[in-house]
Amino acid sequence: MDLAIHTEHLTKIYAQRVIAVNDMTLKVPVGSVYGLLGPNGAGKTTTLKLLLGLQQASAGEAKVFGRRCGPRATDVRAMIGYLPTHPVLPGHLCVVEYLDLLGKLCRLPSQLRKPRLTSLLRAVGLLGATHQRIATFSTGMRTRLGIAASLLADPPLLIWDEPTAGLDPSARRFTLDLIRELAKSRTVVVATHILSDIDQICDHVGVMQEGRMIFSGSMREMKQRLQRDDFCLELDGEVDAILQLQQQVAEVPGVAACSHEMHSIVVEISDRHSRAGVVAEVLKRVESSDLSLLALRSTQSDTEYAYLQLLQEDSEHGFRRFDLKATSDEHAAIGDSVL
Ligand SMILES: Nc1ncnc2c1ncn2[C@@H]1O[C@H](COP(=O)(O)OP(=O)(O)OP(=O)(O)O)[C@@H](O)[C@H]1O
Repeated sequence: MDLAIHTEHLTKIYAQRVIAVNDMTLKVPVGSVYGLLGPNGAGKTTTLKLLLGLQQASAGEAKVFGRRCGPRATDVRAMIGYLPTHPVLPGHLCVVEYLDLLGKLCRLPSQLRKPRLTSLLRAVGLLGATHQRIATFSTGMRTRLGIAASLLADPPLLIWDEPTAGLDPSARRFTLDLIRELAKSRTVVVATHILSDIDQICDHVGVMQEGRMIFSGSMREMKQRLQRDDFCLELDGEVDAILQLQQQVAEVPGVAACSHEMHSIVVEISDRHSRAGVVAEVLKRVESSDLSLLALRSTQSDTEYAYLQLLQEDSEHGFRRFDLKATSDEHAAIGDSVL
C-alpha cells in the first residue's frame, strides 16, 4: 500500500506540559479520503501542524509521500494544500489580489496564474465576488476563498481542518461535493467533529483521543467492529395503537427490550438472534396493526455509534493524558485546604 502520510511514534509535548500527540502511528493511503476524528483537544490540529512543519515534533517522525516533515521541509509543504479551521485572510485585499499574491509566492508562472485563478474562483463559486474586499465576506465565502487558496498550487495532498465548521446546509453540501470531486485525483485528509460529513465523503478514518490514535482503518472496518443491536420504527397513528404494538413487539422472540417515545418505537435485539429475522417479525406486527410505518432506521448513524463506542472503550482502559507539571496557578486554584 502506497502511503501519502506515514507517522511513527509521532509525539508533541507543548511547553513540557501538555502531551498533545502521543506516540502516534498514522497511515493514510494514497488516493484516500481520510477522516480524522476526535473530541475537542484530542490532538487533531497539532497532528496536522506537525505534518505541515508548523510545529516541531518532540519525538518520532512524520513523512509525506516519503519525505520527512519538519519546519524546514519546504518540499513537503509544497505538496500540501492546507485549509485551517478559520483561515486568517487579509481583509484589505480583494479576492483576485489575494490569490494572485499567493500564486506569485507559489512561483506560479504568470501565464498559468490567470487561467488557474479563473477556474478556481468558478469552482468555489466566487467568480461574482472577484473584486470584492475580503473584509466584507461571510463565513461561507471565507471558507470558499480558503479552499481556493489551498488548491492554488494544485497539490497532490489536501489537509483541511474542519472545512464545514460554521457553514449553512447548502454551503456544507457544496464543500462536501467539492471534496468528493477533488478526491478523484488527490489524497484528502479532513479533520472534523461532524460524523455525518465523514459518513458521506471518507473511505478511511482515524479516531484520536487524548493525543493517541485509538482506531485507524477503513470505514467498513470501523462499522464492522461494532454490531448494531437496535433500530427505531417511526409510526403514524393513534398513541393507543402504538402502545399496543409496543407490547406485541416486546413479545417477539429475540427482542431484548422495546421502548416507545412519542411516535416511535425503539427495539433492542438480544445477542443470540439474527437481526434480519427479528426485523422481519417486527414488521409483520406493524403490518397487521392500524399504524403506518413512516421510517425504519438505526437509532444513531452507524458511524456515530461506532465513534462513541470507541471513545467509551478507550476511556474504560483508564489512561488519561496528564500535565507533567502542575503550575503555581493550578496549585493556587486547588488551594491548600484540600491537599
Ligand atoms: N500552542 C499550544 N500551546 C500549548 N498547548 C497547546 C497548543 N496548541 C494546542 N495545545 C493543547 O494541545 C491539546 C491538543 O490540541 P489540538 O488543538 O491539537 O486538539 P484538536 O483535536 O484539534 O481540538 P479541537 O477539535 O478543539 O480543535 C489541547 O490540550 C490543547 O490545549
